[in-house]
Amino acid sequence: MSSVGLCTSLIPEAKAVLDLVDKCPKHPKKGDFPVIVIEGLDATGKTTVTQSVKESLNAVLLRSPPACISEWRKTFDDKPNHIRRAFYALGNYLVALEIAKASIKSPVIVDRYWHSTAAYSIATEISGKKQNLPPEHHEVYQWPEDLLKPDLVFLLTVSPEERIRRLQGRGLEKTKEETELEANSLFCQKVEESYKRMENPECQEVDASPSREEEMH
Ligand SMILES: Nc1ncnc2c1ncn2[C@@H]1O[C@H](COP(=O)(O)OP(=O)(O)OP(=O)(O)O)[C@@H](O)[C@H]1O
Ligand SMILES: Nc1ccn([C@H]2C[C@H](O)[C@@H](COP(=O)(O)O)O2)c(=O)n1
Repeated sequence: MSSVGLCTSLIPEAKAVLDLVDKCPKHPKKGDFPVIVIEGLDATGKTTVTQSVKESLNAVLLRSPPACISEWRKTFDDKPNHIRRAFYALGNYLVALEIAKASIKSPVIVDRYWHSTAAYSIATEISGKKQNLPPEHHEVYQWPEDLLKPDLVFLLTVSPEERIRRLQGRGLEKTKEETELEANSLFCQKVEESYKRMENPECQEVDASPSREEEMH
């Protein structure tokens, strides 16, 4: 909260985000329906899986950061890391409110939530190899006490080779080499390892390599 709060004079959008957060009831409670979060690196299949689970469970699909602040995402993505991360962290508290409301009436599926903010922050802050990450059970892997907890968190994983295929299949303007570097980078390894160290709730790892056809059976 403080990073975004301190920069309201320099970033007008920060005031708009904080105004929204101020209006939020504190500590919203989950309803009786299950809340399932899908996490994972880019192109592991989160959008595909969340859409399909939404349809099969007749669930409400939410994402973090939520639509109410997505117009300011680009602004914060261009800011220094600590400000950018504060934006995503606040976004999770806004999604918590949406989860609380929706889970009274139906199952809820969430595309990214706190674990993404934490895992990407840790991987950004820790330089060098995966072994430099804080040890297991460190406080950085713990869920914030004041944030609504989901019932289940699934971590989608695919091999670096399959992720390259999926990144390329999306046809983004990247060379093969750039895509390969991205998929194999130390950064991705650190993000994924951080996800795996998250606790209370922990991430249940799901091998998301099977093709969509195979997944149907
Ligand atoms: N099981 C699968 N087999 C093959 N291709 C898949 C599978 N699931 C998804 N894809 C394809 O891989 C690409 C990435 O999938 P998707 O957009 O669902 O990933 P994502 O995790 O939501 O990515 P991002 O976080 O970047 O939004 C898409 O082109 C999608 O069609
Ligand atoms: N709750 C969230 C959601 C996203 N992020 C960050 C992590 C990545 O830098 C990026 C990925 O988003 P996507 O491309 O899947 O829309 O956004 C986060 O920190 N916390």
